[in-house]
Amino acid sequence: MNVPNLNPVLTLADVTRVHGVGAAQVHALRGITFTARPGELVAVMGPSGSGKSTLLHLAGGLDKPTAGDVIIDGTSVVGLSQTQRARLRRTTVGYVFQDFNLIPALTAAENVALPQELDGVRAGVARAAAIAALDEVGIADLADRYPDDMSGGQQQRIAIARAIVGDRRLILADEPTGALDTETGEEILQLLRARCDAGAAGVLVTHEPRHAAWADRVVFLRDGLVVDESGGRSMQGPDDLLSEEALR
Ligand SMILES: Nc1ncnc2c1ncn2[C@@H]1O[C@H](COP(=O)(O)OP(=O)(O)OP(=O)(O)O)[C@@H](O)[C@H]1O
Repeated sequence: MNVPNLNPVLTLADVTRVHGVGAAQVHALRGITFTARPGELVAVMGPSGSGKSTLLHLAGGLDKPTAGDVIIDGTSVVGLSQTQRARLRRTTVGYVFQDFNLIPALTAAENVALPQELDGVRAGVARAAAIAALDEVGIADLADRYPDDMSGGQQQRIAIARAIVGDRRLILADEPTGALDTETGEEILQLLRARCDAGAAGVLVTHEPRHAAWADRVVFLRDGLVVDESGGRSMQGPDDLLSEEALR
């Protein structure tokens, strides 16, 4: 996709994140700069321990940088209180995790409506938005079913509906296809892609080059640094970085 030069929904500006203190310090990110613009899906790849999850946590406002700035939808997270960050997350950021993270005691629609209701949206309005989101991912007919009575692919569709409900502009996905078979995994990536094509910015952490091929760009991390960037859908990264072995 040809992504127009719009203001980024997400910017990490020269971000460093150090975990731990003293001798136990780990430099998870060492001054990286990263953006995701509306309409753009950016894949993040790299070996275990390279800083991918740390990047995603910062991108979602779950964590703050040790140095540098993280700007989500025009707001710098550095100066925000925990409550303000939580609100920014609920209104702007949607997460999709490998293990779905659904609440088993709630139906599909209730799972999707929950973030809106936590934000004070009236139940009827939140349900209508939830049904619309479930419709977008193709399972509106399963709205009143419980996650345990659904397939893995259907459960991940609920998680995607929950991530996009209320028109959230930044979608963060951490190995969202890990628990799914190949075909179902591709369907999930197609949904993420469609949401980005509709104007959201997406960040996809993945070990699979064939999944990264859905992205507009691929950013390769190693030891907390961006070591390479390449086009996704016509991806031609360095062979050593793309080999399955190097990425695990
Ligand atoms: N809370 C923490 N406390 C201390 N060190 C941490 C913490 N979180 C991450 N790290 C360290 O920071 C580095 C980057 O970790 P991170 O989880 O971001 O990597 P990753 O690329 O997501 O790895 P994986 O693919 O295995 O999930 C690693 O060396 C890790 O051990």
